[in-house]
Amino acid sequence: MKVFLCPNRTDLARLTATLLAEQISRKPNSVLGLATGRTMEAVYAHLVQRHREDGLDFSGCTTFNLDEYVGLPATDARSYHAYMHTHLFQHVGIAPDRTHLPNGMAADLAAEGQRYDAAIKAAGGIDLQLLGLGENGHIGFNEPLSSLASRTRPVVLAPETRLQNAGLFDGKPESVPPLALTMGTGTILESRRIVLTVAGKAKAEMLRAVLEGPVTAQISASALHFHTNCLVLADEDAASALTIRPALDHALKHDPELRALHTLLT
Ligand SMILES: N[C@@H]1[C@@H](O)[C@H](O)[C@@H](COP(=O)(O)O)O[C@@H]1O
Repeated sequence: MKVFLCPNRTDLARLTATLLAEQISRKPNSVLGLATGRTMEAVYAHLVQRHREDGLDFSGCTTFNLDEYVGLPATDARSYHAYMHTHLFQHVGIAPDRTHLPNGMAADLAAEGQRYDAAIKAAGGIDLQLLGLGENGHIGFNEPLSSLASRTRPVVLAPETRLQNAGLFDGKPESVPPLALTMGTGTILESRRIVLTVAGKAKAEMLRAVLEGPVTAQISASALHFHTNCLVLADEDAASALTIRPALDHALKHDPELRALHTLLT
């Protein structure tokens, strides 16, 4: 795992978008794993800008999102289908049949999870998976105690997740659906490359636990230590509780990959 710190949230979003844009330019038929949440809104805004201004071409890409609420149809503005349409898909000319999210309206949710994993496999696997971090350490909606080998499946959302996401509903945690479908931690770990993007003070203690604590099923993101090509990008607020800061600064001086990221920022 490599860690790169950005001075602020704006640079963090810009750098995350640059890494996705580079992936698409290098391999126009990339399979991208996409995430939702407030952190990603600015990332998608940068990608839309690059599509408009630099002709970044999404038409050959295939996308798979991490998760979706159970019981919200794609037409519901609070669904992740709607989020992706609003923030990215409608702006970048990607054919709807190339974009995939789990179907939270499926009659058989377990079967929908298996179908989703099979579809990822049939597409050749995910080249680059974008991840955000939940305040309880989840990736996707892999809540505490999710198996680190889990597959795409229905899950019960933790109370703190419903609280964290209440703002995207009517402010009340009980308005957030109790169930979701999520790519499993095991599914996520099969991606060829992973970028975890973390912003804000509210994530600082959890980022410290992820980077400096043990690998544990209580914190799904800690499983990323098992991945051989995982980059963690964080802003200064999210990095404010790290005690390994001197080691990170040392790595930044000497690691060619991290130095290259630094030049992308300037
Ligand atoms: N299911 C998503 C996660 O995939 C995402 O990482 C998290 C972070 O959200 P935010 O960026 O709003 O903090 O939000 C939701 O819970």
